[in-house]
Amino acid sequence: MAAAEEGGGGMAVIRDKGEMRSWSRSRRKAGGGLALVPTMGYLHRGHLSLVEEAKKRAQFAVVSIYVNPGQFAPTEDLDSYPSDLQGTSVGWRRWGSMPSSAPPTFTTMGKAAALEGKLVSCVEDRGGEGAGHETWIRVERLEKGLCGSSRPVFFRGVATVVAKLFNIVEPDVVVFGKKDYQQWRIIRRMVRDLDFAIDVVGLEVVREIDGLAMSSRNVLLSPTERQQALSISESLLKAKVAVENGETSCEGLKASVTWSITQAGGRVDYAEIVDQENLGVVKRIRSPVVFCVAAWFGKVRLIDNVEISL
Ligand SMILES: Nc1ncnc2c1ncn2[C@@H]1O[C@H](COP(=O)(O)OP(=O)(O)OP(=O)(O)O)[C@@H](O)[C@H]1O
Ligand SMILES: CC(C)(CO)[C@@H](O)C(=O)[O-]
Ligand code: BAL
Repeated sequence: MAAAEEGGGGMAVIRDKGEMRSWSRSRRKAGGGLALVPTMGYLHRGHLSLVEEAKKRAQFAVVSIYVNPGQFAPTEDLDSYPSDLQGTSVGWRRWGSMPSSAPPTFTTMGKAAALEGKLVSCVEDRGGEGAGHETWIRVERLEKGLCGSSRPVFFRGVATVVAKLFNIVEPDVVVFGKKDYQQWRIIRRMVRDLDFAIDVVGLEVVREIDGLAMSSRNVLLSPTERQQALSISESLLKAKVAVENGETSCEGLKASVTWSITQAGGRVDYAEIVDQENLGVVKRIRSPVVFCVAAWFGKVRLIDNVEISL
């Protein structure tokens, strides 16, 4: 495994966790903060917004790329998850404008290596209690409901690998997207409960021009599914407008979003309106909420949400 190498466009690619830690420590010693953007690769403009924010908030920025088997149950899409790990600079090149200023990318191991069972002290047992890893972090209340209901090992896998990244990279700031709203709240809570001295920043959902939330999984949609998937953002936007016009009952709002997505050809996993802070289910909107949706289009499960603050 290479310790550190020069990737495309002059960015440093660090593959070894000891090397990563030394890199971070030497930069921090030199002064200036360090920001981390955790990702699973296959980079798109949503990720780019996080990187740009990271660069504003700290002198040094690190992007981690790791498709974490520990957050996928055996029935989930680890095998088909789009992967960039053969060439980490692909995403940077896709943006065209960035290469010279791209931050170091920390990639501990490829998905392929994980599947071959090569252990690099990551969360490599696909959610089971395998020999490779037996310590897990649970954020017990927030991990319930929404994505936690249909992805049984998802959030313990996320919390655990993110805590490991915190220990390896030792950032001052970490930047997440609010597209994964529950994930962002869970990480904020973990940081508070475990006293990590890290600021957790959440950024707005970046969308395609027609409104579809950017997602690495979008590339797996057929052209028809891609069109059908627009029903998520369109129906969420309508719900937001309805609330702004005085609607407060969640039942009708949820029924309407579910109907629109189903009519378009999707299958709703959940359409839920929850409190922005504690993610508790809300029946009548009286304070800031977030309307969260997960829906299937063919074999692809997408998530999206809108925050609605009265
Ligand atoms: N459209 C987006 N807008 C803002 N942030 C995003 C967007 N898509 C992903 N992110 C954020 O990027 C970070 C890394 O996410 P990840 O690499 O899993 O990409 P992803 O597009 O969310 O993948 P997928 O949706 O297929 O799971 C997360 O903090 C996630 O919330
Ligand atoms: C936070 C994360 C990198 C943990 O594997 C992943 O869940 C993601 O990309 O959102
Ligand atoms: N961004 C979420 C990663 C996952 O779906 O596993």
